[in-house]
Amino acid sequence: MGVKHELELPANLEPMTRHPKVPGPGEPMRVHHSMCFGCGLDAPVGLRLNVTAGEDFCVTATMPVVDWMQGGPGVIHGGILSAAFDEVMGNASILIGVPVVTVNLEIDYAKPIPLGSTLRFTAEVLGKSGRKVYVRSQAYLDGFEAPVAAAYGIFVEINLRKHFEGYKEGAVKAPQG
Ligand SMILES: CCCCCCCC/C=C\CCCCCCCC(=O)SCCNC(=O)CCNC(=O)[C@H](O)C(C)(C)COP(=O)(O)OP(=O)(O)OC[C@H]1O[C@@H](n2cnc3c(N)ncnc32)[C@H](O)[C@@H]1OP(=O)(O)O
Repeated sequence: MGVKHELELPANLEPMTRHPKVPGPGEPMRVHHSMCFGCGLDAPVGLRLNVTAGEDFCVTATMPVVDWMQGGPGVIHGGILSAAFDEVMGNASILIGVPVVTVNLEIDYAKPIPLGSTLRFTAEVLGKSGRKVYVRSQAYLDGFEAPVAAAYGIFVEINLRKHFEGYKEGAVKAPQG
């Protein structure tokens, strides 16, 4: 079975506009948090994804599949791929100028993805309804025309300050024991 799902979108999607202050097509998206597992450069371990803004509500990213990402012998762990989709789709949401967190993720794993390969991601915001943002993403490998994996995500708009209030900044730095 290949990529199977279609996300059911609500009928009441609202018109969206691209936020005027987000990077232009071809420009890198900003790291939203330096310690983020998905994109942060100070995270002790992480994907360090470079996401690039595309046209309209689209982004792209590439990810080398390296040894520590291994799940089954010689192939990527499904959770790592899921984290990459989460990050790429979250970045797509930024294009409409909305701070979001993930509430729902669905992944189709269509092919095993070998260590040493490079995944290419595309993601696009499909629509917004109230606080909910609907996003789709696909992952490609050289040599395969169809996506090797795909994801749908529902993200929910948050008040950034309130949402993270009370959580420790960079818990890895908290006193041990
Ligand atoms: C890693 C952190 C990154 C942070 C980034 C900060 C901002 C930067 C900007 C952009 C970043 C882009 C890059 C990031 C990429 C990575 C993102 C992640 O991995 S985030 C971590 C995992 N996710 C959580 O930890 C959420 C945990 N959940 C919650 O805290 C709450 O559920 C919250 C605040 C999201 C919503 O709770 P309520 O009480 O405010 O609101 P209620 O009414 O429950 O939900 C709002 C709407 O969402 C629907 N909803 C809620 N859960 C749903 C679900 N599971 N499936 C479908 N819909 C759901 C509800 O039905 C409701 O819809 P109706 O407005 O009534 O139409």
